[in-house]
Amino acid sequence: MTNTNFFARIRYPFGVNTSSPGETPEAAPPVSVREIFRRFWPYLRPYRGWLCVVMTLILIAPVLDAATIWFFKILVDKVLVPRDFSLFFGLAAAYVVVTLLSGLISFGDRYLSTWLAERFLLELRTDLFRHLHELSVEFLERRKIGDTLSRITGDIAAIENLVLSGLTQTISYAFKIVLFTGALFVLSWQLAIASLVTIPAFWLTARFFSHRIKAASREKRQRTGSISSVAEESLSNAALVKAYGRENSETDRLHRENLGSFAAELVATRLKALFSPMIQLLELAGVLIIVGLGTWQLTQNAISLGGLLVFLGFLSQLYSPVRGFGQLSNTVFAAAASAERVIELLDQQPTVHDPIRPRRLNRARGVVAFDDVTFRYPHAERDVLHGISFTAAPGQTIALVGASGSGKSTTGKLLLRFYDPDSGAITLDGADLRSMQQKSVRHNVSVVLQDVLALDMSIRENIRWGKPDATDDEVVCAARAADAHEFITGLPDGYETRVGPHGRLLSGGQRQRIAIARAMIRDAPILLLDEPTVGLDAAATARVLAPLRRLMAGRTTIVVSHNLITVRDADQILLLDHGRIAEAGTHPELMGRGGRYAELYRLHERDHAAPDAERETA
Ligand SMILES: Nc1ncnc2c1ncn2[C@@H]1O[C@H](COP(=O)(O)OP(=O)(O)OP(=O)(O)O)[C@@H](O)[C@H]1O
Repeated sequence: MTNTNFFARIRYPFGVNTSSPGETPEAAPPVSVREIFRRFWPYLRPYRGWLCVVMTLILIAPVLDAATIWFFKILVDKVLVPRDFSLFFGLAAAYVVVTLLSGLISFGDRYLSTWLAERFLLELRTDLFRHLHELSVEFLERRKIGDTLSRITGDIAAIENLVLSGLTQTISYAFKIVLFTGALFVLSWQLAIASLVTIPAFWLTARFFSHRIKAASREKRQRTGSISSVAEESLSNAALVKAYGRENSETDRLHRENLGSFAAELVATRLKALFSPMIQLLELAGVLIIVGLGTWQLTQNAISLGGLLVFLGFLSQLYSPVRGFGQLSNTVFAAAASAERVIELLDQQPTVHDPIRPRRLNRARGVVAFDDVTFRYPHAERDVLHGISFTAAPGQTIALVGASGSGKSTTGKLLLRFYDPDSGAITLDGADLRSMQQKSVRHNVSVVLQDVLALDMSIRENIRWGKPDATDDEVVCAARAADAHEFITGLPDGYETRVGPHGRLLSGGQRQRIAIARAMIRDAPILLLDEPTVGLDAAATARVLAPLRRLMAGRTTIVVSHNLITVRDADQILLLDHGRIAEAGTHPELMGRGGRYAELYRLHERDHAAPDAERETA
């Protein structure tokens, strides 16, 4: 039980065990910081000019800080100690001017830095999203969607920390170290050398912690992806979870993943929390050494009181960037863990490519042919289609029937060129799909799938999705042809009604008619129907069949169906069996042959007598 683990961890919050419960998504391959810069610098290149401005502001700021501290020396040595007012007003004016300038510079720096960071995030995220859509459907379907989402959101933000904030901070820290070390040497070279004694200790401490923090950060990022995966999967299947009473086990699953993140976060926090006081201790040691030596120098008149105070001021300014460098390496490593995960996605290549000079097709006539097509899914062990051949003339309907898993939907996916066949060819109007631009192939095909896809937008927008430049009249026309106009106008907001996520605010039949309207408006010469009536009851099936017929009229249609009765008018029926065409012909031919099809049809006729009767009247 997960709680045992949980309490074990709560009881031993300072334990060193980093192994965590739950299953982490696979770790991305490690990438060097140099590689990360090589990969992500191009997103900043267009803003080089602005980046230079930010750098300049970042360099001016410490100079102003140094000036303010120097004014303090003058204040102590020339005003306070001699009790002389003559320089006071000039100094006060200088303080005000420098403070105003600092404020302006800090404003400009913060605003510009944020603008650059946000532009970087915007462009990288959009690019990654575009890239994901270019990848094969299969790649996305195989991945945990929640993990992919966390890469698009959190991981990309962490890269910005490295590539932009990390870069500007490194330059700022390096400049401050040079500037303040120089100032220390100007004030007293002996004290300066003494104060640098603690620097190697700083460096070693930072190194010790940074590797460990990197490992903990990587684990945490993976765990975050894993939490999103479980939450997304579980909540998107809420109906299934409820129906099977699995709420508790699903909550346990999320809890387990969260424990993993909990443990990883504790390890990272423990390391960071130890790092800070250690550094503070080193800082204190440095200051005490200087106060001791400085007091001795005061007695020798080797330094003025103002000089010593300002020396301590510069020293505190020096420790801050050195300390920053130590923490920066932690930020760098934490961000590297995220960059690895994003680069892994960016490096994925689509399995289906356009050729170098693709053929573009405006409107196909609609001759679809499969010629001896054999296909195996990537990573699968067996072929799912063997030697499939058929030809559909323009306007003809080809029905694919057969047992579940026989390869019907796969045939449709090949027609949409989601995959390429391993041997044989699929042609459209005589041209091999592989020689054509993928977009123009898909532009010629309308699809209505069993799992009706609806986006969480208005009905009007859902229909228009098929043809983005369609007018309102065209939308209404398509809805009428799909027998959807009546129910749409009956809804309180009519065409503006939002359909909810996955169209769940509509019934299955209504969703299907919206999908038909969307295919109507697209008006492609080829139509792919994958189980368009599955899950609908007899009455809903009957209501959908009439608009479907209108949609099919004049288009080459490939229809996949388990329901043999709905496809008996097809010009050719192909009965698939384990990826092979077992029987082919028209309904009367196949019935006359008395084979498997005839047997299956009779079984269906008995089971579907009622819907069939309704279909006749539809
Ligand atoms: N992405 C995939 N990766 C690997 N194998 C797959 C993939 N999709 C489907 N398959 C396998 O390919 C075979 C054919 O699947 P397909 O979906 O084409 O069958 P189908 O005839 O449409 O089945 P159904 O009628 O149940 O929808 C099945 O054995 C299935 O397990």
